[in-house]
Amino acid sequence: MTPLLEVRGLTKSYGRSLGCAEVSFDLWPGEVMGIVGESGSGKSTLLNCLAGLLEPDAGEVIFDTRADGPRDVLRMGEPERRWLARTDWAFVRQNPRDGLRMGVSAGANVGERLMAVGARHYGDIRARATDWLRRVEIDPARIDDRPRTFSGGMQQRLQIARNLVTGPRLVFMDEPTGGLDVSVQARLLDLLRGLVRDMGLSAVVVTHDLAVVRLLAHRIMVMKDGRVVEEGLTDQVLDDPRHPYTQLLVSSVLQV
Ligand SMILES: Nc1ncnc2c1ncn2[C@@H]1O[C@H](COP(=O)(O)OP(=O)(O)OP(=O)(O)O)[C@@H](O)[C@H]1O
Repeated sequence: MTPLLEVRGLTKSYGRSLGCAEVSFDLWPGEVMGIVGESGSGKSTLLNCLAGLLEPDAGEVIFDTRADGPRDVLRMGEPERRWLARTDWAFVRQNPRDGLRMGVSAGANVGERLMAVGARHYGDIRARATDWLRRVEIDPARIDDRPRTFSGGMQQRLQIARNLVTGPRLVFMDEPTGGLDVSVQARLLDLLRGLVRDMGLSAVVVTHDLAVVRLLAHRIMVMKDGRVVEEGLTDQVLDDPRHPYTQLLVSSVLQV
């Protein structure tokens, strides 16, 4: 089996300040990798470099494309990378306002992404949008409403529908439950877990919340000051942390 994503020596600095350094890992099909660490540890820098949103100073991000097999994303042309971003990749942002178009209806938010990959038949697009609203537990009667009339949790679920409707193989998530009430977070995590499992998705999830990785991630990488200090199976790392920084992270949470 070929890894879906092979990351080698990924390094990014902002002038004299280090974003992330020498990050390497493989992500296998169907696997969820959690990236944890405190604020400023380099999680977002890493995620943005992986998703082609930020250009690293060094390293390789090799994605197993459907058409041509493993390709270095960082050396791809912009059109090809944009096509990947619309088809095989998805990016769920912490703030749904950054991942949705607030001025158009819920149905259009989902349908738009289908149209971007060539869907043209209005009836089909609406039917698939309706189906996805149901899958993310939004009443399809709200299909013509704008996301700004939705609660934060509903907006986040809509963002997930918009991202997953095209059947991507790799999903990047940046604090997907951040900023939501605890009970809303729990429901969203449950939904995400079900979707990841049912669709066989691979994902890279950035969070500072160990409960999120405990539920979603098969493996985790712990980052500190831009570097990976510990990596392993989620339960193993959280139950028996080796690095003093991971021990501190785990012990600072009463219950994970
Ligand atoms: N645009 C930027 N310009 C300069 N320095 C930056 C920039 N973005 C990030 N950094 C620095 O890079 C380091 C890593 O930041 P990054 O945002 O990746 O961490 P993070 O773990 O995602 O933090 P948070 O959880 O707060 O988002 C920090 O020292 C930060 O100050």
